[in-house]
Amino acid sequence: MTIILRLEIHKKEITFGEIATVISKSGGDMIAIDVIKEGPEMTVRDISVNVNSDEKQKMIIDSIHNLPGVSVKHVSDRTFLLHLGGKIEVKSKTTIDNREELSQVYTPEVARICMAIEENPKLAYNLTIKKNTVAVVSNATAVLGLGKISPEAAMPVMEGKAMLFKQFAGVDAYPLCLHSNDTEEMIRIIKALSPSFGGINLEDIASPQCFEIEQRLKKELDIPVFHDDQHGTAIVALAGLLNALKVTKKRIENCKIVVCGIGAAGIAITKMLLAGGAKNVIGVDRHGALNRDETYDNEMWNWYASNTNPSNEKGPLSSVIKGADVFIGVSAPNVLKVEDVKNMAHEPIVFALANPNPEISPEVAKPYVKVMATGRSDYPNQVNNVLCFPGMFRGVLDCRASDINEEMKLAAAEAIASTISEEELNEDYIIPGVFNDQVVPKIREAVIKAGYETGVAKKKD
Ligand SMILES: NC(=O)c1ccc[n+]([C@@H]2O[C@H](COP(=O)([O-])OP(=O)(O)OC[C@H]3O[C@@H](n4cnc5c(N)ncnc54)[C@H](O)[C@@H]3O)[C@@H](O)[C@H]2O)c1
Ligand SMILES: O=C(O)C[C@H](O)C(=O)O
Ligand SMILES: [Mg+2]
Repeated sequence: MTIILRLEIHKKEITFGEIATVISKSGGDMIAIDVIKEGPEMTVRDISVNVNSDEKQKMIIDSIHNLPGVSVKHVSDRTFLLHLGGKIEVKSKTTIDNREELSQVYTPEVARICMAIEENPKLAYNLTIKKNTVAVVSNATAVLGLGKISPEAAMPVMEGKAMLFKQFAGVDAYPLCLHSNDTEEMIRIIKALSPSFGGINLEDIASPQCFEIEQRLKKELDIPVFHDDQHGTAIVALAGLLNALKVTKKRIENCKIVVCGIGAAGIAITKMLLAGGAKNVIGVDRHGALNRDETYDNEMWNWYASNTNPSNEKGPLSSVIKGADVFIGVSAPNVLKVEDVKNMAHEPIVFALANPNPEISPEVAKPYVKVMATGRSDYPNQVNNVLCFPGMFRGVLDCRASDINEEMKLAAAEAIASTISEEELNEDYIIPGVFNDQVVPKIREAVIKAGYETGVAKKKD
């Protein structure tokens, strides 16, 4: 993180060099200096400092406090500054400069537009924002790795998602954090909101509630509904795995794949792996491998146990990981031990995707694995759903799809994988970067093609 320290420095008592030395000795990396006020005896400067922990930040401030002739006037955090007033805004496409324009955009003339849509509801796509607008809806019950937080506290994540939609795919996304934990109420609210939107992106809703909400909305709405943490993650994970398997020259159908954390992301990843040809997937949650000798309260886990784990393996992660070719974690930090990695098959693939702290740190695992991926941007191979949702919604909005089906999801995964050529592919580059400008157009094209082939794309031209 970057903090900005506003310092009042009395030049006769201390030099800037002395202050810089103290900052550096306390573990800070000075990246910018701005002069705020300059006088003969006193100067005020804003010093931007990169620090990697709250403890280091405290150490820096404490050590400046101990110096003579300098006082810390203010400490701000660049990330907090970036969030002041929120991160997005609504902008009009035209201005209203005179009475005539006022009567066109608003009453009385706007009534003619209303009546045209009233007579032909499809015109909502031509004459309103529906065509390009997605609702990003959360009830804040599984936010990143933070778990359940308040809907207000989840807004920065949803605003961030809206920024990504706009920047990468030109989609107008609106963050909506709902104060509701009730499945039926959530479904009712989202259905009631749907006329304004061309698609619904569900975000950070805990399992198993997320399954019911998504399934019901998919059935009851005629616009695409996509739970990002399930399907976005699954699509990107499959894309990464397809390329990782090329690096290790293994075939998905011959691999033993252990998925850890059988929640929203873990179940969706497993379904995609099965759709992508995997035959031996074993799911592990807190109590060990999901198997057919148990009956679970969670209906999805009973489905899971019946459709995976062909040898009905039992026991903790440390036992089922033995001989596995692939580990995919969407569970919690530090769940995978280095001993477990050593017990995996030759040239193992480890995707430790828990945010913000992975199941095993890359520093620890890398010596023993062939391909390592995390959900983070500060290591190679970032498997994060941001690679998928902008292109996915660009595609479904452009072909006016009524649904996002399995074929479209598989097509999106293959499209992401295909952005890396055979020559470029290596163990530290299995998945394109977030700023790779081929990703969105490739997903869009693949999703539209699959949408028309499967009859869900409704736009005729
Ligand atoms: N990289 C990405 O793009 C991406 C996308 C989605 C989710 N995630 C991360 O994956 C994690 C799970 O997200 P989710 O939305 O599926 O949450 P979720 O709450 O639906 O599921 C998490 C599952 O992990 C299990 N779990 C927790 N601790 C465990 C442990 N010690 N051992 C085994 N299982 C354990 C829980 O019981 C639960 O079933 C979070 O850290 C989230 O940030 C990453
Ligand atoms: O938001 C992210 O970075 C990924 C994902 O949606 C998550 O919930 O962890
Ligand atoms: Mg999420």
